[in-house]
Amino acid sequence: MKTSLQIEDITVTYGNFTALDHVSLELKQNTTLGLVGESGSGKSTLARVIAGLITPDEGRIVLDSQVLGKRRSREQHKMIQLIFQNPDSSLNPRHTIRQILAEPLLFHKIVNRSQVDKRCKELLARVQIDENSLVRYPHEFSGGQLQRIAIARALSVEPSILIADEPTSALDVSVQLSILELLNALKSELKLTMLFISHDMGVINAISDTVAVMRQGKIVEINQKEKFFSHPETAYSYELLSAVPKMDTIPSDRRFL
Ligand SMILES: Nc1ncnc2c1ncn2[C@@H]1O[C@H](COP(=O)(O)OP(=O)(O)OP(=O)(O)O)[C@@H](O)[C@H]1O
Repeated sequence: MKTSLQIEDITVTYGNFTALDHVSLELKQNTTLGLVGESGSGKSTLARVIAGLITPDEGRIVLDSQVLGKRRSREQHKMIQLIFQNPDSSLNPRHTIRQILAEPLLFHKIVNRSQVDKRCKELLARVQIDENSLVRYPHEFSGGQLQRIAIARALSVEPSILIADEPTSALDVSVQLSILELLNALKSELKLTMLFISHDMGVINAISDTVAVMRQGKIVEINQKEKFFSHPETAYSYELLSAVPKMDTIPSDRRFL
């Protein structure tokens, strides 16, 4: 199974501005890499490069031993799925949940038409959403439920790599926690490899095996999670961690640190 991803020397420029500057990272099979860094450091740009939505000026992405070229095959596209901060803007409001889940299933020929309903119900069960929801529309769900449906859609094509770009930032704290638990469970169950982007160090601590720190388009530290939180290697990482509120100011249901 293709589950390890190499990001090699990626550079992306927007006009004269260098958003990613020779970025190299490895996503190891069945692990979660947490990506942190201040706003504008290039995290979402990197997510988009990995997902094939932006072509880098330099560098390459290698999935297993296959270089992912400018034009990815359908198979290569489905291997890497992305979930975003605001599921309500990534799910078509005019489509029922059934239509939303059926589209990628049929496009990628995961199942045939006669099997679609069964598979849609299985996908909803996997993210703990009632199967009767198939006939409903996105506006009928809460933010946390919509994020679960977006996760179900991403999983529908059986990807090996899931990129989550601030997937919990728009959610209430208790809902954030339940989404993190779901993603952790899915990672184990489906042997997923994940890149998880967040500003929130508590969230990063809860979900990551390894942490990478970006600053001004460069990776400035890659470390095991425990080492990153106990002995960060750079002054910048230390600064990011120092900005986290002290334990006694954090509500008990939010104490990941
Ligand atoms: N299409 C674009 N055209 C020009 N500049 C862009 C474009 N997209 C992003 N940028 C710039 O590139 C830099 C990196 O943006 P990016 O969204 O990747 O950062 P980020 O670390 O994800 O930020 P945030 O945490 O705020 O989402 C920013 O300075 C941003 O303004």
